[in-house]
Amino acid sequence: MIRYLRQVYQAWIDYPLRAGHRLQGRYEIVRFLGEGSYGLAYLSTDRQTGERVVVKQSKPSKRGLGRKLLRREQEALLALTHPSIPKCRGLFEDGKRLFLVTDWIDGATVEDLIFEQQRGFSELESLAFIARLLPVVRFVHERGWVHLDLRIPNVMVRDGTYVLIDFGLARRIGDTEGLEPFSSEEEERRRLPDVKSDWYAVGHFLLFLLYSGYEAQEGQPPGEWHEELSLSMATGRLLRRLLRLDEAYESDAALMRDVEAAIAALT
Ligand SMILES: Nc1ncnc2c1ncn2[C@@H]1O[C@H](COP(=O)(O)OP(=O)(O)OP(=O)(O)O)[C@@H](O)[C@H]1O
Repeated sequence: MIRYLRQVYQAWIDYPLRAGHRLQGRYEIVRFLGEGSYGLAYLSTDRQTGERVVVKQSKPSKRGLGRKLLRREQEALLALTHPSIPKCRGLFEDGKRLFLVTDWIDGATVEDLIFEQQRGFSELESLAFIARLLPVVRFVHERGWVHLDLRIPNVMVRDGTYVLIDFGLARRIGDTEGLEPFSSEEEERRRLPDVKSDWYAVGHFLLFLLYSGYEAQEGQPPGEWHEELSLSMATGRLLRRLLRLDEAYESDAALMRDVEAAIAALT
């Protein structure tokens, strides 16, 4: 009963703000974009400039942790000025709530492209996508940060350019402050604040792209990716290293070399 009441209470306090609500007398909510584990995101109009922006609110039910992550996201975005990363436009309190304002990316996530628009990427297109995404990831790493949530809902395509969003879990490389012990090896591979975690995520990202162009034969039993996808040797090798089935990459240069070799093998 207590658990049920807690859930009802959380849903109530985390209920999204309505369209038309104005924050700080400046940001007018156009629509609720969605919620993550720790925050709520709204498409809003900045009444001072007339521009569309995204306003992210830490979930009230997540209390201090939600606020801490939003502040960290701001810190990451301020350190990462890049055309393929939304700019931070400010952080403010309204009532007892904390809000982060960023650029709005008027585009589609890779998740939308694959699952809603049914876009299928060939092997070559998948590799070309990764080749363009990796320099943005390298930039994040060179500035001393790791994204730690490189997934298809967090990469957007806008006018043919790729934009990396949602730095809500980003950390400085090596910053383990407040990290709970990992519950599995898989979680450690994804969440350890090390550049290798982002490369591991890139491996899964590449798998999603490759599977978007895959159609199982009728009656075919489900298998492993290397059984189902017919890939060139070079792409298979790249994937095995990204997914740490073979020796993990030690440098961005070695990874990029293998992506280029896999592209060259197909062209
Ligand atoms: N800068 C942005 N421009 C356009 N859409 C955005 C932007 N930031 C977030 N969104 C969209 O808002 C929604 C909510 O995003 P948010 O980052 O809060 O959570 P999430 O990615 O769904 O989950 P989590 O934070 O748990 O990974 C998503 O659909 C996301 O695509």
